[in-house]
Amino acid sequence: MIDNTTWTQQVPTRTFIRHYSVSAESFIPGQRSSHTLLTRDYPMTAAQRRRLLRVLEQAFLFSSLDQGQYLQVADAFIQNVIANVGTEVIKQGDDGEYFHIVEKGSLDFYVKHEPSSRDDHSKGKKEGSASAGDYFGELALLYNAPRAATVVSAEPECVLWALDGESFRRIVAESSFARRRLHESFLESVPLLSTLTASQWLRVAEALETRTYAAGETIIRQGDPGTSFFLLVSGEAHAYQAGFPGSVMHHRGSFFGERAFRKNTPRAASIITVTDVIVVTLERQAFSGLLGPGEEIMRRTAYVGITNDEEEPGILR
Ligand SMILES: Nc1ncnc2c1ncn2[C@@H]1O[C@@H]2COP(=O)(O)O[C@H]2[C@H]1O
Repeated sequence: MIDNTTWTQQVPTRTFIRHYSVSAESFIPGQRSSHTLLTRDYPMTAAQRRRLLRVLEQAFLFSSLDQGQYLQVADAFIQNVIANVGTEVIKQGDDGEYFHIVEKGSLDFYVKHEPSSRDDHSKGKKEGSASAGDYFGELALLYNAPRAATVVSAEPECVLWALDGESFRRIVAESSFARRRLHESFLESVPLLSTLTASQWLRVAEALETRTYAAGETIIRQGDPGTSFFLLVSGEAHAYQAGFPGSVMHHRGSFFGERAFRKNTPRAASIITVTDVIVVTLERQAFSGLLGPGEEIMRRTAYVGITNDEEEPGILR
C-alpha cells in the first residue's frame, strides 16, 4: 500500500522534544566535555533497549563507544516504526531534525536535481537504498544544509531509531573518530579512491575539508589557478568549457578539479552548482604529502572517468 504521508506528519516532532531532558554526563570517549546529550524521558521496554543496543554496536559510527557510553547514547534515541510502504521519512529541501539508523526493513533515496516549482511533487530519481544497520540523515545535520534527498519506506513495518540533531551533532562534532568514520564511509563509495589501502583511507579522511555552496555558485572558474581537488558529497553541479557546447553533470561521488590538481595548470573548465552542494576538498600539498604524488594515485586507478588530457583535449568530465 502506498502511503504519501510523511513521518513527521504521522508523529509530531514536538511530542518528542517535550520528552527530552538534559543528561549531566559527557559521552565522548576519553574526554571530559561541558556539553551534554539530550536523553529521552520516554519509556523504552527492555526488549526495545536490547534491540537498539545491538543496532548501535553494529553501527560503525558509534563503534568507539564503551558499554557505558552505548547505554547513554541509547537513551537519546527514539524508536520509530513506519507501518506502510511509501512513507516519506525525510523530504529533500527540508531542514534536518533527526539522524536515523535502520533496524529492520528498507528505504529508498530519491534525489531531484533540477530546481523545481512549488507544485512539483515528484521525488526525483532513485539513487540508492538503506537496509538494516545503515544510517541516513547525517548530511543536513553535519553541514547545516537542507535535506539532500527524499527518503521513503520501501517495505512495510520498517523499524528505525532516530537521534535528535543536537545530540547527533554533539556526538559527531566532538568525536573526531565519528567524523572520520563518516568521511571514510563516503570515500569508500568513490571509485576513484578504490585502490587506496586502509591506512591511506584514514589519512585522506583526516585531510578532507568540507565546503558548501548555494545553487548557482561557481566552485571552479576556468582559467584560474587551482590546487584543490573536489569530491561531490551531495547535490548537483555542471561543468562547462569555453568553446565546447553542452555541459557535464556531477553528482554524489563524482570528482572534479583533478586536472589542475595533478598538472599544476589553470582550471580547464568552470564548475557551477545547480542545487545546493556539499563537497569535500583535498589540497595538493596534503594529498602528495600523504600518499605520494597525486598524479600517480589517479593514474593507478582504472576508473573510467580518468581521461588522458593530452589525448583528449576539450573532454569534460
Ligand atoms: N545520492 C544522495 N544524495 C544525497 N543524500 C543521499 C544520497 N543517497 C543517500 N542519501 C542520504 O539521504 C539523506 C537525506 O537527508 P540528509 O541530506 O540529511 O542526508 C542524506 C544522506 O544520508
